Amino acid sequence: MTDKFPSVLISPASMAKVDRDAALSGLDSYGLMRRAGFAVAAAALRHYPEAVRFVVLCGPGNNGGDGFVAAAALREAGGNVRVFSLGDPGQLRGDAAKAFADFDGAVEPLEAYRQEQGDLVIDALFGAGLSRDLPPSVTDIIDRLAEVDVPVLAVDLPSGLDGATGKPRPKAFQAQHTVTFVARKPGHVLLPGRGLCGEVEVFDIGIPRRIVERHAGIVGINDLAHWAAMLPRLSDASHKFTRGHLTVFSGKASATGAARLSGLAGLKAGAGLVTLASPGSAVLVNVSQTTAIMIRTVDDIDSLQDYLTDKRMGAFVLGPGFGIGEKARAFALALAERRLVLDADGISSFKEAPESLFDAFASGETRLVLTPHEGEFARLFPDLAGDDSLGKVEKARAAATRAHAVLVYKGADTVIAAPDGRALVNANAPPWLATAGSGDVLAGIIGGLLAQGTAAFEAAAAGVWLHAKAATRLGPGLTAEDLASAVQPFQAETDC
Ligand SMILES: NC(=O)C1=CN([C@@H]2O[C@H](COP(=O)(O)OP(=O)(O)OC[C@H]3O[C@@H](n4cnc5c(N)ncnc54)[C@H](OP(=O)(O)O)[C@@H]3O)[C@@H](O)[C@H]2O)[C@H](O)CC1
Ligand SMILES: [K+]
Repeated sequence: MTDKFPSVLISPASMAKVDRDAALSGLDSYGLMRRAGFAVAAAALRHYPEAVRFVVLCGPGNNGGDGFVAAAALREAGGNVRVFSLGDPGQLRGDAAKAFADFDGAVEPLEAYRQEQGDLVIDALFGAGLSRDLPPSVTDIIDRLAEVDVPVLAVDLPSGLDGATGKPRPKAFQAQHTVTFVARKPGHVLLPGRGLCGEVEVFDIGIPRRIVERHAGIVGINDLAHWAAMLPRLSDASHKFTRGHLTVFSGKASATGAARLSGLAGLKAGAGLVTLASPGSAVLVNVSQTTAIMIRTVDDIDSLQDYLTDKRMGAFVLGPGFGIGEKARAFALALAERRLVLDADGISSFKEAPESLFDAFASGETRLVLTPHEGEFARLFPDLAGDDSLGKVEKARAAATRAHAVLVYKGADTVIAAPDGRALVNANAPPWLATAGSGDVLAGIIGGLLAQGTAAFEAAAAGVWLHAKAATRLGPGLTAEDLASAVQPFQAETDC
């Protein structure tokens, strides 16, 4: 097993192009299928040496072909193999037909399968070619297996899972292991797909790198390969002013904690200076609870304009605890020439007029980062949120393009997308990261990186990763205060 493309995600449609180009370049496509099937058989033997029966469920396409190769290999290895086919295997075409011809055991109809204790089910019904909802003959088996303790090893994808969107159509097998080929697909990392796949193993079946890279596109897994080289580096000449100035807007006296969490996280992420821009009525509360963070009174749009005359004020976080309404809208629009993380109430404030926000940041370099969770996303992009044909990656990409902003579409599978179509799916977040105030910390980290001059997409992607990394270091039971204090700048020596 060699995962040659650990940071890459290839959609099923792009994978079909990879296959086509591999065939055009003279590669033997049946050889690819045989290597895929052998990899499945090897994984079955490695993970389930105690299996009493290897039950291979074969579908009408090449996923089924992989299943027939695996079944033949398992028989040759002395396994007790039973094969069940969806439809008449005599109708198979191309490589799948060859694989069926090379399997010299009995094939029974899918409907005849009855699970038994000791079965390992090898699910080779549908993979990249799933094009519509599963038929009842397959959903029946999924329902039956959900009630018994029979492990499933999925070939390429658990059948029913859409490899592009990560959504079941309308159900999918619950696999313990998924063996996929060449590179992961979005469905392996997006939810709920990630949970349906179990442990994913990627096998190199011999398609040359140049062909894969031609179609790998601009969607990947969020890891350091995508941004580490773009992060700020401290040198002996660094001082607090060269490390940038982050301003976080505080809410009213009864809602100041969120902004302080953002400010502390920004400082921890490496910003040289952090100022809380606070309403006069909240200054005392803020002053009494901060030390390294500076406080400045910014009550209204005039005092904000005054503050902005200092051009060193380059990066801002607006939204955590700020309150929804006209003041948030006016402040965000006044910041249109600067780098801005708009979070929480800042996002919700534009529910009625999202275009005014998008237009303000439309020209020049991308400098707006929007960090919505699902509900906030629906406020700014109701049409995209309601379009069930789109997966989370497509939604985030379309929103980023429309908003001229980097989108951080939050969740356990946060997607970071840029207006130019680049997108990364985050996969290092532990479940205990979902806690009150966690989003405020994330906004602050991204703001801290923006303040240091990191480009918006890389700042957002690195911020999401560092946020999850800090939570992983802390372990379960963390609070947002713990999290903000635990943020560290990226360190290649310890974080890799
Ligand atoms: N390079 C690689 O990664 C390789 C992967 N391999 C394997 O090939 C499959 C993809 O094979 P493909 O034939 O394109 O697709 P599937 O086997 O997943 O399914 C296609 C057939 O299934 C029919 N279909 C689709 N959805 C349904 C449904 N809901 N109900 C019934 N039938 C369905 C579809 O019919 P159409 O009418 O839509 O044409 C096809 O008949 C990949 O996943 C890997 O496992 C290669 O083996 C090696 C190279
Ligand atoms: K499958």
